[in-house]
Amino acid sequence: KLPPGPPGLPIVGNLLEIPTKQMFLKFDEWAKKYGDLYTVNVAGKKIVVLSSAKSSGDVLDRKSGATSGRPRFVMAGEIMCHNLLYMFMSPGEQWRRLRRVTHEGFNIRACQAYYPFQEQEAANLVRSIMAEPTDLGQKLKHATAAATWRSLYSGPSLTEEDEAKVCGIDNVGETVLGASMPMAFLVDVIPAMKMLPNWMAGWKAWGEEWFRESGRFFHGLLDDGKQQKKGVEHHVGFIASTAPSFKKFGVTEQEAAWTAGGLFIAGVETSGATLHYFIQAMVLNPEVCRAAQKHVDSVVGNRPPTFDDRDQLPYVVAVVKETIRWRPVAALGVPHVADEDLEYRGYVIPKGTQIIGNIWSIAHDPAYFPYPEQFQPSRFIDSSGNIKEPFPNYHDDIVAFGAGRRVCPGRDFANNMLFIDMAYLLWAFDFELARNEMGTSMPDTMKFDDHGLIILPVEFPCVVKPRRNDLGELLGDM
Ligand code: HEM
Repeated sequence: KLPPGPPGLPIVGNLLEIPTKQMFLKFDEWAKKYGDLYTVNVAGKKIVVLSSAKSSGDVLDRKSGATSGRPRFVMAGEIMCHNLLYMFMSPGEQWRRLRRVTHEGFNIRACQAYYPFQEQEAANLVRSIMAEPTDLGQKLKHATAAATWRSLYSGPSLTEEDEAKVCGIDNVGETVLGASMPMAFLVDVIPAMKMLPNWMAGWKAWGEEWFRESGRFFHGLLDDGKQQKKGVEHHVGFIASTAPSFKKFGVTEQEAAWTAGGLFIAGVETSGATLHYFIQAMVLNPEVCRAAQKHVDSVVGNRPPTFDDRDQLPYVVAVVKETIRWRPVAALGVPHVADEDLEYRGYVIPKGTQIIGNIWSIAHDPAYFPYPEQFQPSRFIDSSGNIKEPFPNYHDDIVAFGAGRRVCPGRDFANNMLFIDMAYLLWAFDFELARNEMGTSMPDTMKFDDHGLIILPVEFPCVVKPRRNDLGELLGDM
């Protein structure tokens, strides 16, 4: 009674057809062939794939009470994090408490407290590119890391010691997200291997040591966050401002330390990679870049942009939306699991079945986004110049942040950061294709650096030139 899908082979099903890298492209190909609701069989394990705003909205949003489970992440979630990262948790009482406490610190109103951190780090990003316009991917990631760090732990600014911690936490993130990749560790294929004693399973001893070290690190950060009550002006970060809620929701020290660390891990690479795709889009679409720059100049002139300008900058908001539609970095989201048997369109999705919201295919659905590979921010603007909703009947417009009860809790924070960083970059720089002796060198936009849950652009050559002579002065002491 499951929806039909690619036929596959006996026993292994579709296993051998699924590439370990850029899996989303195979899922997109199948969506074109089998439609917006199909089942994949991975060696007997069934995965239902939802590839339209309608099917994802129906199943993950409207039936979210029954579709918010997570599969087991044995290595990443259980061994390395002792079930303390709620991204990997089943939706029980603990997950609800930790989501609630996150909501206190990251809801749309609370996120305003982080504007000064995000504005200052956007200015620092411009400074760092001005000083050396190379290695953009790393600089963009550093900018999102610094703004997220300060918003979580309320640092007035990053000291050298903090910089070392930012890198440390970033490495922690890369390691655990890497371990969550399907088939990164055999124990995720054969969970019984978890019972092996450490002396027989070096990977398990390593995972447990990683847990102890990361725990110490996260606890240290929590203590710093509690002490630094003041950030920029009177603004404080998540830890300091949410501390009373930790008590209210019965969140332990250990849970608080891992929740803050988990927010950092989930937020930095996603946002940094999105900014990198934005630059790729600007390089490849100079007319869009010029239109956006004209728009920014007409509103802010020679001073740097601020969040107060956002209402007058709908085209920049549309550029943010188009970037995360064009290149949704979590192309297949994070898998959900049916917590009970579900009926949908005459099929039955049994309890325990994995469900994937195929974000890439939804964001590239030509029914909603004609010529989906083209980068056209104007598709998010209505005839009166206001922002418009692409799926008014089915789904939240920002599919890139997932769906239902598991929808990304950092989406408002991320949208703010993307807006201010893009506004600053448009205000400050021109972006051009790099030239070599053969002419200009075009980046291959369908090549990705696959980090498991996240796809990054492959570094591409590009020339960045300041648009204003006195840029450093204009930034002042921001
Ligand atoms: C462009 C930036 C971002 C993108 C595209 C993104 C995307 C996503 C997606 C697709 C999911 C899975 C949702 C689902 O299961 O349906 C997710 C979950 C999550 N995101 Fe984000 N995210 C971004 C930034 C952030 C930021 C800045 C934070 C924190 C400050 C954050 C924290 C989280 C957490 C904690 C989860 C797990 C939620 C749960 O399992 O209950 N994300 N994100």
